[in-house]
Amino acid sequence: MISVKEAKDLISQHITALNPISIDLAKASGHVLAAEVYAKYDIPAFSQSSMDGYAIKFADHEQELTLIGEMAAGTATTITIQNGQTSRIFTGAPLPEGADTVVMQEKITRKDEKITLQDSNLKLGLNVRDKGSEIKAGALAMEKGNLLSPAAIGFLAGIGINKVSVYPMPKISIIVTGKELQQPGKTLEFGQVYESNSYSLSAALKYEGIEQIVVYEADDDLEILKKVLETAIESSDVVLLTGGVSVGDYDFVIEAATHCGIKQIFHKVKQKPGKPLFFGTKDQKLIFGLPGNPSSVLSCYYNYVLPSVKTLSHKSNSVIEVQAALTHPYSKAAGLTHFLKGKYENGLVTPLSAQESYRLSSFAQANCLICLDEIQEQFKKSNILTVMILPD
Ligand SMILES: Nc1nc2c(c(=O)[nH]1)N[C@H]1C(S)=C(S)[C@@H](COP(=O)(O)OP(=O)(O)OC[C@H]3O[C@@H](n4cnc5c(N)ncnc54)[C@H](O)[C@@H]3O)O[C@H]1N2
Ligand code: MOO
Repeated sequence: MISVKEAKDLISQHITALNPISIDLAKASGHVLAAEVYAKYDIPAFSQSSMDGYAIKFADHEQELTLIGEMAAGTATTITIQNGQTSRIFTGAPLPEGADTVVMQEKITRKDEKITLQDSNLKLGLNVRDKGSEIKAGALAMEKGNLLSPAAIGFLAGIGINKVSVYPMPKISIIVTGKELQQPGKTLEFGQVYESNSYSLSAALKYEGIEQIVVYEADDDLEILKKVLETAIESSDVVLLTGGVSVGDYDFVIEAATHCGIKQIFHKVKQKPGKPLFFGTKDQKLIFGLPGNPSSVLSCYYNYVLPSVKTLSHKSNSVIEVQAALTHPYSKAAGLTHFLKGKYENGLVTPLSAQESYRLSSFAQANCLICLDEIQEQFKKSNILTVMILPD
């Protein structure tokens, strides 16, 4: 059996980011840019008023001006002002030819078509957004590797970009195995358990912005599992199996994986929960055999699957590790790294009750996983431990 660190290192040695694709900007939120974006145009594309008011020649500001027309936002035509003239102008409208300054409408007096200015702070260019002041045509608008946040998407749209090259989100198949599984909402017959693993995994993946998720159910039957696994590998970048990865007579994941040409990278990790974890690859595709217990599934997801999925999309891991002081003593046997469901607050961490891997009630309350060293047995109050903060 390998250690948690060895398992993580082996996984990262087998992952590279997916090939970039070109997508509509409107669908690019949450993706990482795979190529620099350059501005095609000067933005603003014309000198623009930032206020509702009057466009003037600054040199005329001390004299009475004659109103000769209007420039509204979106106007397709322009006008020209001569010395001693002004034009009505509105926020976002192009400056008329000849104007260089805008006076707010609150700072003038108007009598019919005659305008006098009362703005003691007026200066040349006031209330004008210069052409190209946001960005100049040909300038670098965004570096590659940038995460497309809502603001980044808005900025690119605002400079006229409608397609971007990004690292795609992986396509993911989830295969839940087990003939005991029943869908939530249906009546449980004797021996059945509600199927929850596809729910927790899909929810966690959707939370990361991954939308292409297909869920398959496979009975505890080798032939069925082989077929489902083959289909899943063909249509996805990552396959997550749950259950059937241990040593029972109906645990067929390892055999099905071999049949499908999956190269086993490791099986079994010195950890609790999630000891029978399997990881393999086929070409560039990643196959995780997650132990069936619901809590093992999620613990392995945050430790191994999530960082992998992030790397595929060229993103950094969203599970952050911090150091925290234990609020209660805790003991365990030596030999396995333990991941305890915990509550972290202000540098202190408390293990929750109900740590067994068949239970999710504590996970549902937890905001972190507490990492307990493989060898150490006794953990005293105030011991400083590594804590994985789970995404909100
Ligand atoms: N003799 C041994 N037995 C077991 C060992 C071992 O080392 N020697 N390891 C135990 C550990 S640890 C784990 S974890 C489990 C993992 O077993 P499998 O991956 O083969 O999982 P299953 O047996 O199929 O299921 C385990 C458990 O989880 C429930 N389950 C499965 N799928 C779902 C689902 N989609 N939703 C909800 N619950 C699910 C299933 O009913 C079982 O109760 O093996 C131990 N045994
Ligand atoms: O490792 Mo298992 O996941 O303890 O129940």
